[in-house]
Amino acid sequence: MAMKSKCVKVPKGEGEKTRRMLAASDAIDNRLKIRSDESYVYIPIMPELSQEMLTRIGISRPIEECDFEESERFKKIEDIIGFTPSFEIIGDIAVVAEDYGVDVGRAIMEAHKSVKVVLVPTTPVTGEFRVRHYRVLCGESRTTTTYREHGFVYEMDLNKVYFSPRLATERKRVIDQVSDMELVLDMFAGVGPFAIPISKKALYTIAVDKNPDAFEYLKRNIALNKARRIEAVNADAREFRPPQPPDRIIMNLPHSAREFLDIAFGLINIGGIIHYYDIRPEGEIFDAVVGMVRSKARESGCLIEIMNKRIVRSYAPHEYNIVLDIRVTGKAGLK
Ligand SMILES: C[S@@+](CC[C@H](N)C(=O)[O-])C[C@H]1O[C@@H](n2cnc3c(N)ncnc32)[C@H](O)[C@@H]1O
Repeated sequence: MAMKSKCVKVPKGEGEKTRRMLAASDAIDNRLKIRSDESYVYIPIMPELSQEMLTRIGISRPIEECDFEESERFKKIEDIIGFTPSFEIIGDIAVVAEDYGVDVGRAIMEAHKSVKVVLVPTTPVTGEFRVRHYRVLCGESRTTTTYREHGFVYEMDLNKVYFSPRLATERKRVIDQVSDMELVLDMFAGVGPFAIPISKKALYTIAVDKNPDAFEYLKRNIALNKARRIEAVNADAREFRPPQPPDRIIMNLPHSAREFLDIAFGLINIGGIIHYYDIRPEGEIFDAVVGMVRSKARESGCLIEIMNKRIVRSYAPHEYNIVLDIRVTGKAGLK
């Protein structure tokens, strides 16, 4: 059956080189067959790939749309085991939502050829560093992987650091807002998926994380992505003080970011923006949290404007991960 897909169209002589560049960034939609005519090769690409991301990969062709045949090599998991298990893919690791058994792990690997390891969580995301532990269900015996997002690459050990690919759209939303004269502080940076792309746009970026393992991966990922004008800091965000008031602060520690709001309000420049994340119950999503933020702002002597409030994703049954974009419009005693 033919399917419409985004694609890159290149002259035949450039086909293999382009295919390799796209494959290195996991950007090819392998569910569809690459096709060609007399003059051109048409390579189907992943739906989320934007023109900007394509340019970052090094390909200066416009994204087009064409019909493609489905690849025979692509077998759906339902065809193998009769149901669709819940799992997410981080780099070449699939993480299943529950302990389905080895047959499910093998089916995931068969349907997703790039998956080399299937992990089952043995703990919830827990503790100050928001880390989760895993057991290998099948495949290679490791928890380290390399993940690509928005044209950047991140190494990580899932047993030692927090990471969620489900925040990719939210990260892009924030990254897109950054302009070139900003000092940005990421208070809870993890392995760098907000801070590293931001560093390519901002004047200077400071990425803080208290987890020594996250800090090591953060430094490694800064180097891997050749990021400049960025500094990794292994510190408690409550104690760290940037050299100047930041124009933007990212507070992506949803379970306890509220305990750091006084610090963020104290640090932020007038006119600056705070991206504040929280976990909220269904039926009471925004009112109480907006009230809490306003009262913390008042206590810190800040005048604020809540520019935007949105649900980022569902977090657990009847719970949502939300974000507020808060602009500080004035501070007591300052103009
Ligand atoms: C939910 S994760 C977010 C990571 C990253 N922003 C991302 O999108 O992947 C929160 C991070 O905050 C770090 N953290 C927790 N408490 C902290 C503190 N007091 N100061 C600095 N970092 C902290 C954790 O180690 C963890 O890496």
